[in-house]
Amino acid sequence: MSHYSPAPLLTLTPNPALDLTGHLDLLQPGVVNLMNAGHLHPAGKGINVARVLKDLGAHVRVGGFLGAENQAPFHALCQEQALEDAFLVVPGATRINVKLVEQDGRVTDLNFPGVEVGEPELQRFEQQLLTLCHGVDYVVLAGSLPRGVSPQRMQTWLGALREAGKRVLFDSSGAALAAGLEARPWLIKPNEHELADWAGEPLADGEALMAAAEALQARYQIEHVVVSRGADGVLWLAGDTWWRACPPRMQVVSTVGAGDSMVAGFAWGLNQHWDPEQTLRLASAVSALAVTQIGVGIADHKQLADMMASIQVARIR
Ligand SMILES: Nc1ncnc2c1ncn2[C@@H]1O[C@H](COP(=O)(O)OP(=O)(O)O)[C@@H](O)[C@H]1O
Ligand SMILES: O=P(O)(O)OC[C@H]1O[C@](O)(COP(=O)(O)O)[C@@H](O)[C@@H]1O
Repeated sequence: MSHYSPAPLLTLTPNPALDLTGHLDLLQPGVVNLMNAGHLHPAGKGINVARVLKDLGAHVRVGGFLGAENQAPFHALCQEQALEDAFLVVPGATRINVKLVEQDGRVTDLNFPGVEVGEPELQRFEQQLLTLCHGVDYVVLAGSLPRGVSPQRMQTWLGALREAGKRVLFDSSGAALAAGLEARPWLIKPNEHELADWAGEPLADGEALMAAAEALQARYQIEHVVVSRGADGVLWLAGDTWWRACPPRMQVVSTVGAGDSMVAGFAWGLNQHWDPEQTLRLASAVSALAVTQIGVGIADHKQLADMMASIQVARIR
């Protein structure tokens, strides 16, 4: 695999999180649940994407908002992983998101609202935005929005990035996704539930997902629509071509971070000008490996190469 990186990448995480992952046999609401093990680490969508990109060999700049009260682990992560740290610090504490993983691999997410970002910090972020993308072709903007950042405000960031000629990979949900679409990001990665939310109806099978993705693409003229389907793999509408990838059956430890790993794989392959098949193999392989661990990152490049070879990829239309 080539480690040549033509341009640095920027990931933006408006609403980072410390992920507190707890393992237990069976989650029972309304009673005391005893956890078998726990793990706390800095995370959030763009940060997870950045970690994977770094492991793939990229130069990565990371931005977004961190709460002053518990910022240390995020800066330490940037230092350890050699991520270029461009976070803005705001008053308050970054949220802790709780991930409860049961024996059978089911995950219950308790995602909290996050810090409150004031107008002065928002303006500072906006003033820095274009400087942050200096030399960058691909920008990842991912995750939910903290209080104080409206979907419309975030839409203006996407618009500014587009105007500046950046290709934005945008991964969000709900109102932020709906607003972001209007600014025509270059690639979006809804999972099947997020796509069904957008469509306003259940999407029962691959055909229904593909029809919804095509409707979305036609309405907003978005180049790439990546629909992730958990253990069932991924469907990718690249321009007017459909690709599908299926991972092998994995031993799941935690599915948290699978989507972010997939976005990282796409960002890397596209930034490296890889062909679509190789890009999809990589994105599927890093995300399949992500479910075998807590958190994200590539522990073993040989294992990644083996996994890439075992992904079934087909151009289906
Ligand atoms: N159990 C699994 N086995 C193998 N790959 C998986 C599994 N769960 C997720 N993945 C991979 O991770 C990708 C993203 O997962 P998904 O759950 O769809 O996204 P998100 O985390 O954004 O909800 C999937 O398209 C698939 O390639
Ligand atoms: O910003 P959001 O949408 O609240 O999501 C944040 C959560 O998503 C994660 O980035 C994981 O996302 P994926 O499982 O989709 O890859 C966690 O690390 C974090 O707690």
